[in-house]
Amino acid sequence: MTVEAQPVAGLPDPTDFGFSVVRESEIPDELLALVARVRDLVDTVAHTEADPAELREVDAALAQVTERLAGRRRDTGALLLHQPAGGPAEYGTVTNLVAGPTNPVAPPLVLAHADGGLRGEVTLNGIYQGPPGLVHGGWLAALLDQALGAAASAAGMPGLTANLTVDYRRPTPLNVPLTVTSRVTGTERRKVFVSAEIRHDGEVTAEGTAVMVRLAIPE
Ligand SMILES: CCCCCCCCCC(=O)SCCNC(=O)CCNC(=O)[C@H](O)C(C)(C)COP(=O)(O)OP(=O)(O)OC[C@H]1O[C@@H](n2cnc3c(N)ncnc32)[C@H](O)[C@@H]1OP(=O)(O)O
Repeated sequence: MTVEAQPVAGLPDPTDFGFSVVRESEIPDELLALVARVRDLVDTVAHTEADPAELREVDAALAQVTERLAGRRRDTGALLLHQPAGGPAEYGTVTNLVAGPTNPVAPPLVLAHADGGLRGEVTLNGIYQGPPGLVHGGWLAALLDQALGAAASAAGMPGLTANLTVDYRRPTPLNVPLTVTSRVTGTERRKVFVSAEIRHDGEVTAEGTAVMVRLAIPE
């Protein structure tokens, strides 16, 4: 396979296609604090053994809070613009399941340029559990998919995952820092070949490869 990663000179402006775009700096700290609070709440609710009367009260209180916030709702497809210094603009969805800053279910995974690809750290709590004490395999696939897609995007070649292959090498524990790495390994016409790993204590617990198919941009 030949590596001929040629960043696209100019990607189209998503607003021309009807998407709303949010800059990272436009997300208020207060919303990020609320997201962190709800993330804690999800973990707490998942594990609570509170008695039914207390649960009814909390449920009613949360119903009020939900109604209070529901009045002003962002478009589900809103894009987040990340503009790394010296690199191409990168777009992801604001509520991306793995990396969206406003999604309380997202761990979140924050990836930065490193060693010709991307690298980030993430810790997954009990809500990402599959087997006892271990991360759910579907979530590991989601982390890898995100890292793989982000690697293509960071190289100026955003696309959709056409094919994803995951190998689970070792059990991946909850509640410990995991390192996620990814990179482009080759291109062929619209196909971008990418690979990624998840490590705990330096040991690979899961690895994946994908074929990302670059967006077919209308002329
Ligand atoms: C910073 C932001 C980072 C954001 C990261 C996001 C990460 C998350 C990424 C995702 O999860 S994306 C969501 C899951 N994926 C999808 O929903 C994709 C669904 N599939 C499709 O929409 C289409 O099948 C697809 C766009 C992938 C391809 O359709 P096209 O009609 O545009 O392409 P076409 O079928 O002409 O194929 C183009 C090339 O890709 C190849 N290809 C297509 N499907 C393939 C496949 N499954 N496996 C391998 N190669 C494939 C195809 O053979 C061909 O190769 P050649 O150039 O060599 O002829």
